[in-house]
Amino acid sequence: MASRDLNENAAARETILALATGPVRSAVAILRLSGPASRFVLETIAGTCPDPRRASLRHLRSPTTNEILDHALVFWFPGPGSFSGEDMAEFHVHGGTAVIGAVIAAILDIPRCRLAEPGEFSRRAFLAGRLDLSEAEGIADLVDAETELQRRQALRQMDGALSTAVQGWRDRLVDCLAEVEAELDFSDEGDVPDHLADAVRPRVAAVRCEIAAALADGRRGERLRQGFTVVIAGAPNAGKSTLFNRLLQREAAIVTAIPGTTRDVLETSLDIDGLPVILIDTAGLRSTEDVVEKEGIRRALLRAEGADLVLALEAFDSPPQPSSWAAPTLRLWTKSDLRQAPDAFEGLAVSSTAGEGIAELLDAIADRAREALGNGAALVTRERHREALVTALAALDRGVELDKPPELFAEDLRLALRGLGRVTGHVGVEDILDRVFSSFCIGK
Ligand SMILES: Nc1nc2c(ncn2[C@@H]2O[C@H](COP(=O)(O)OP(=O)(O)OP(=O)(O)O)[C@@H](O)[C@H]2O)c(=O)[nH]1
Ligand SMILES: [K+]
Ligand SMILES: [Mg+2]
Repeated sequence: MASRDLNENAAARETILALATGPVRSAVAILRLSGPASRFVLETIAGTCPDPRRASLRHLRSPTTNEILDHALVFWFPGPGSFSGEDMAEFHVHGGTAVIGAVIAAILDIPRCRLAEPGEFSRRAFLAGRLDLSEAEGIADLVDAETELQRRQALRQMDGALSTAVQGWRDRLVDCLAEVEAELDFSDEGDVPDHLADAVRPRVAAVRCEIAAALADGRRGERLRQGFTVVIAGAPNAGKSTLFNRLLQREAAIVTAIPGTTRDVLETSLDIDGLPVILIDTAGLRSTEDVVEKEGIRRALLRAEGADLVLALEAFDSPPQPSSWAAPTLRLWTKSDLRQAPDAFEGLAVSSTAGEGIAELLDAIADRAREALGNGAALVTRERHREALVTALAALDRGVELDKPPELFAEDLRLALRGLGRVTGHVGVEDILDRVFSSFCIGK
């Protein structure tokens, strides 16, 4: 892929530095550099520049005081074969805060070195043509992945699953466009052979069908990135917080025998069979004059409305609740150790204290989450992709209309190509780069 000539050359001349590992005390921390001064930084801090891509053990020194700062493994990754396409360096230092601070300060003392913005290494890799936009997003998702299925989906995207599909559609539409344009060039106005559009139209329709199929995925890719939200709702003392704690296997929420204990919305993520589930405990629902509790109830209802699944809890000792929710609902009869569910009860009986029904509940949540999130094989994983593909699809829909004059047909094909190009960042990227890369973590 050719490098992209955007107005980012000035920024590219600076050398950027970031702590690539987490900002916590650890055995080893990795400092990452990209830019033209990388080699000079290595020579200044580590004495000499090591062989390309080989680990070398060096004493790192402060260039101002010559004091030894750490013993570290250093790497030299010359461009253009590096991750970012620029010269790069890495320092694998001991992961103490003071060590990291001292080495960063020493590097920042060197002219034209500065701390990196979030996603700036990937942004430079994109601008150098080392990866396309959807592949870069795959990297960000891989770093953010918390469950097995999120990892699988991110890896597929980083490896170019979406890019390859989009590139295939682009190539076929470019061929179609070339044929239409060639005919237009060689014919007088009004004298374009009808057979041309007839020959090309079915091929365009086939691409159109494949894009429509990729979009008709129940938004599984986007939802897998975001997680499946499960809201625990019900009357005060129905046992919501006790169930929340039981599912999380820790005492995350306060439980007491006093109705109205929970006021805030408590939210934690849970990994069920590789599926990312966001479990939410809420305030018990009842009419009250207490302003704090009222606000808690308002938030509870709001979260339940937007949930992927509501667990509607009922207990023998709690007042009955509205039986219909806007979101899909699973009714739970709680405290089954104290009193069995009535025969007419349609739902699952659970006891958070005795453990009855908990495994079945987890299975039921997993089934619904799997249905909603898929298995990590969706192509479209972001609203950004969807918008671009919908634009392309709309243009193709117009294009394949019968009796369309070839000039207009060609224009629709061009619009569709633009839409596809936005997915991979081949066209019209200036306005989306900040939006895409600012959500990345520092050091990527
Ligand atoms: N025996 C038994 N007691 C339970 C069970 N679940 C909850 N309880 C008890 O019921 C009472 C209320 O439990 P909570 O979990 O605080 O109920 P809640 O729905 O979160 O209540 P609020 O936050 O006030 O709305 C506590 O005394 C719990 O110990 C259960 O499965 N079995
Ligand atoms: K309670
Ligand atoms: Mg509670």
